[in-house]
Amino acid sequence: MAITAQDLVAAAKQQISEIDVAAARERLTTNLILDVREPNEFAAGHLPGAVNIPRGVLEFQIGGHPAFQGRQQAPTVVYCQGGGRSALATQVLQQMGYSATVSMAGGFKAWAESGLPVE
Ligand SMILES: O=S(=O)([O-])[S-]
Repeated sequence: MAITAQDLVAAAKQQISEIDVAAARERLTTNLILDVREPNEFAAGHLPGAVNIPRGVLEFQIGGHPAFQGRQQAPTVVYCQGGGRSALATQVLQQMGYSATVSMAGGFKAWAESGLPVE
């Protein structure tokens, strides 16, 4: 039987760490903040200081991105719109050696709904 996107996300969440928006806010100035949404979503509003690398090109671009060069061990908060894409992205990043990477549960939607700052 084929598995669904929800199955993939649930499996990824078994293998990664998730933090809530309050914990993400505490990390805002000390961690790398990675937005894996599409450029149009990023342009419409994002976490302060976030870097945008869409999930579709993440594996190919992260190594060459200035924010991540030589910083594979840097604590990084990954987010998307609702927490699904970021869970999958975090799983892949961990496989690629970005070991201090966590996913923000609820994504940008939860962040904005909490009244936290947006750029
Ligand atoms: O961004 S998402 O969680 O809707 S895939």
